[in-house]
Amino acid sequence: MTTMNNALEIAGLGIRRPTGAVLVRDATFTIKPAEIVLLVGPSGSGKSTIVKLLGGLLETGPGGWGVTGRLTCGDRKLDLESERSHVGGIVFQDHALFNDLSALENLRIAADHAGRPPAPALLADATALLGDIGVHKTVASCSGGQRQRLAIARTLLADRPVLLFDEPNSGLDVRMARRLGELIRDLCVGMGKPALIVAHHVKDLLPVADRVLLLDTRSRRLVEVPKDADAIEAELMKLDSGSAASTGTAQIDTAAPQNGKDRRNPWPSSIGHRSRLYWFGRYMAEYFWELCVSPLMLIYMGAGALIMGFVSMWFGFHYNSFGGYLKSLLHDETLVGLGLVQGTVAVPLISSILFVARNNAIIAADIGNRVLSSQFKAMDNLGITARTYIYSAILINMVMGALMLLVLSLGVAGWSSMQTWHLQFPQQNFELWREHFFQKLILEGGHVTPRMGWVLLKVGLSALLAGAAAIVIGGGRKESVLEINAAIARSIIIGVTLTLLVHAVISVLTL
Ligand SMILES: Nc1ncnc2c1ncn2[C@@H]1O[C@H](COP(=O)(O)OP(=O)(O)OP(=O)(O)O)[C@@H](O)[C@H]1O
Repeated sequence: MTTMNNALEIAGLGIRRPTGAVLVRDATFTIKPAEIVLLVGPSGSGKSTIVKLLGGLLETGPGGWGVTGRLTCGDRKLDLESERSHVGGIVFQDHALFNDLSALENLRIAADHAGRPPAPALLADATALLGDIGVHKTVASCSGGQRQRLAIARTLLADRPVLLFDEPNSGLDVRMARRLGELIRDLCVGMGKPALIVAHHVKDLLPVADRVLLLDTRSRRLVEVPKDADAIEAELMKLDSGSAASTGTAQIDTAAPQNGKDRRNPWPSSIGHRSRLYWFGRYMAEYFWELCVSPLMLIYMGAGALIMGFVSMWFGFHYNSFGGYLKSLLHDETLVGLGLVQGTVAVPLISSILFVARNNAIIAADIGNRVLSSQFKAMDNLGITARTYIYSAILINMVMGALMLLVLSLGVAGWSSMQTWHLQFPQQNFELWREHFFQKLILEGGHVTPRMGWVLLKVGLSALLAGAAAIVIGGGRKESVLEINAAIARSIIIGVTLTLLVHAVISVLTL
């Protein structure tokens, strides 16, 4: 086992909510290396807030949470009023695994952002929990217990000096919760790290705890209480906790390997090391597939262009009531005009709208889910520059994809126009169509006209603005799936509106 001998010392901790109400007053406590402390208190008393603070996730400063006090951990001494803690690695209640990455990638990304490659002993400790999980398993195919162990292993690989567990036993039955408690104890003792466990249901975790701290909602202070389940329950009742009985259904797999280092465990050798550029590329590839080239997307965009090419050509030559006479008289000019409108206005607009509507829904849903399932919080806690990877990959792919699919749409719409024209004028040859249709789009010598530059600008800009709007809308606070659904609808409406505006303004100004 790896060892680390840093005690966590908190002195004079005060926390105020953004509303100004005091949550914690003048709390002072120490957690020694390898010591496990349970943090209990009524619902809403501030336990998770303390975990977030220690994990560097509390938004402090103007308009946010107010924090005072000092933190010492090894040679780190922080003034909590002005500095973020970052000493704690959090195991989130809902695991917050990155479900677009495989089980192995969840560990790799944590190890690659830990600041230094994991020491062999740390790697062995963390992956000893995973012997029964295939390295290439998807997160979705892991059992509840396997996910819990993956989340613990991922936090261990981040190698923070303090381990923080936010209600790890919620939803577990007594046997499973005891098993989890033993697992946590083995890890903390073996690694010599202090651990703070937030727990509602203290009985199951009490046997592995060294001490219990109660967040007293009357005085707003942290007080140490005896390790006696009945006394703690009585205190919580006095504080009018209203804590609910467990109704959970999750399971922790009791077959989880213990601490023994299984020589056949493939995990340690699979972790390796990759650069940040690799992870950026990983997210670029993921979003390139999702936003630019997924087959359904290509079919949908192609169908839009096909219909647009047909409609503009078919109805373009049926606009007058003078039948064939005028049609043939105005043929060449009509073809030039249709080519111009189709190539610079109609197809770029329809292609942008289809692209933005589809992708804004995906982006808002994707980001919204990451917010709701605490994935961004987990990434922040693990030191992963998630927003940089994900947001820049999305925006780059939005612009690149919009331009790529514009070219595809122009090609398909042009072909469909040509075939439609040929249906109407079977006696004419295609050379005539080509000569007139592209007259205002392509110069002699094969270069496109400067107005096509404006077309690229409006398509690229509208995709960029729409993508940014979807990120902002998806990234807002989310407390339910319904809110994600509402965000999807909002991001489609705003994205399409922005697209219409950008196209209208640039078309009017430039054509
Ligand atoms: N982002 C926020 N903005 C404002 N207030 C918040 C925010 N998050 C939590 N709170 C409030 O801060 C208080 C402490 O919340 P916290 O989640 O820390 O409680 P808790 O003790 O962990 O509760 P539980 O045991 O029910 O999970 C609660 O009253 C809660 O309503």
